[in-house]
Amino acid sequence: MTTSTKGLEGIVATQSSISSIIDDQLSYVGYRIDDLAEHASFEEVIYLLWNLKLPTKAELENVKQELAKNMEIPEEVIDHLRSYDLSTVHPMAALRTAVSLLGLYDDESDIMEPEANKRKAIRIQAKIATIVAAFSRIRNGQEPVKPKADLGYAENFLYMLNGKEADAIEIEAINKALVLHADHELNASTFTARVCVATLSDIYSGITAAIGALKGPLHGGANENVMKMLSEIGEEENAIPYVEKKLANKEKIMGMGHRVYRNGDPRAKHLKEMSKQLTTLTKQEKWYNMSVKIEDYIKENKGLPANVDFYSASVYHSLGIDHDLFTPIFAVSRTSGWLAHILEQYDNNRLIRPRAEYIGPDLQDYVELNKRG
Ligand SMILES: CC(=O)SCCNC(=O)CCNC(=O)[C@H](O)C(C)(C)COP(=O)(O)OP(=O)(O)OC[C@H]1O[C@@H](n2cnc3c(N)ncnc32)[C@H](O)[C@@H]1OP(=O)(O)O
Ligand SMILES: O=C([O-])CC(=O)C(=O)O
Repeated sequence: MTTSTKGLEGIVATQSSISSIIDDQLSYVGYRIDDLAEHASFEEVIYLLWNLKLPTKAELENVKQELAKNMEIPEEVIDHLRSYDLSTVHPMAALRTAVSLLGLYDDESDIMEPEANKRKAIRIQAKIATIVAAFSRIRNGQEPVKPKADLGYAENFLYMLNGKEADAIEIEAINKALVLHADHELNASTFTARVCVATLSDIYSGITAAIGALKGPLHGGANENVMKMLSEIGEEENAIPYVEKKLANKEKIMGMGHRVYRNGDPRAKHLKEMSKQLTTLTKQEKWYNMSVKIEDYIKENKGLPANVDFYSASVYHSLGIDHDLFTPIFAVSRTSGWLAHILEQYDNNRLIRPRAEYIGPDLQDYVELNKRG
């Protein structure tokens, strides 16, 4: 057998028509991320990823209505969220459990026909934002807010989170963040989802597994840790000494580096621009200024670029969002990509089962218990 590649670096593990990263350029179904970030609504991107074409006006209206109509979550899921010890439960753990629980209240959860899978995809995408918002409100001692059928996805999420309709700039920021995080080829959580459903397990299992993979700090969990780092740094003048110390201790700087991008993550510049705008507007420029200092220093000294998680931290912070909700918001967006990949996997399935290069002891004779030293 050939030797293994640590972390499967550079291994092409599947074919996909959903998104691509070629020469540091990201596109969804061939549409450049820069164009989508500037012009598309999240619902348009959901449609694009699931249907491999941009929607017509009527198709977009339909997907918007379907999502809005399916946003409410079962009372049992809300009751379950109320039952957690909210002082210790991380919202990503709550989300993982709640999505799994949601599957128990979906009559079609184990029906594997393509049309049933598409209906479930809509329901999961619609409800995941509601779960995150409900968790946050319950944790803050507030009642969950029901979605409004006439609001768009980003708007509804903010409405359910804050209990009031959001400003245009907040909606624009969240919509853009959702568009930018929606899909990313065969990242770790998407691969996890595909491996799971390639056993012909159900969609809820695939999304639950993917949430677990996204939670880790080397993946989606990095955005929360970026804000933790910025908060520890506190003031701009502390940024470089802080980073130097981390590097001297061989610690990683969260939000920096990427397995695929070597010259920069094309999503980061959009979030950087948004961070500048929002931190200026909310008079919290120090978070942006500090981030720029760190980005420049790491680029110059380690040759590593900022990834999507780096500036999303100061964007969400300036929108007043709790830091541990940053990764759940990433999950809300990436659910659209996970679902697209799950549907694509079902469409042309083969069990995913690579090999391991064995590096343990040679064959040896079994030693009876009473003869072991
Ligand atoms: C949405 C996303 O998932 S984007 C990624 C989010 N994750 C992060 O931001 C966490 C911080 N970044 C990292 O840990 C890494 O850059 C990853 C996991 C994203 C990519 O990692 P890989 O391609 O596997 O690189 P790997 O971890 O092997 O690092 C290679 C070298 O670069 C260094 N390095 C990589 N990232 C960083 C970093 N953020 N800070 C400091 N050093 C780093 C490593 O220490 C290692 O150095 P060494 O060769 O001297 O030991
Ligand atoms: O592709 C990756 O490895 C990580 C990433 O940027 C993402 O999932 O958005």
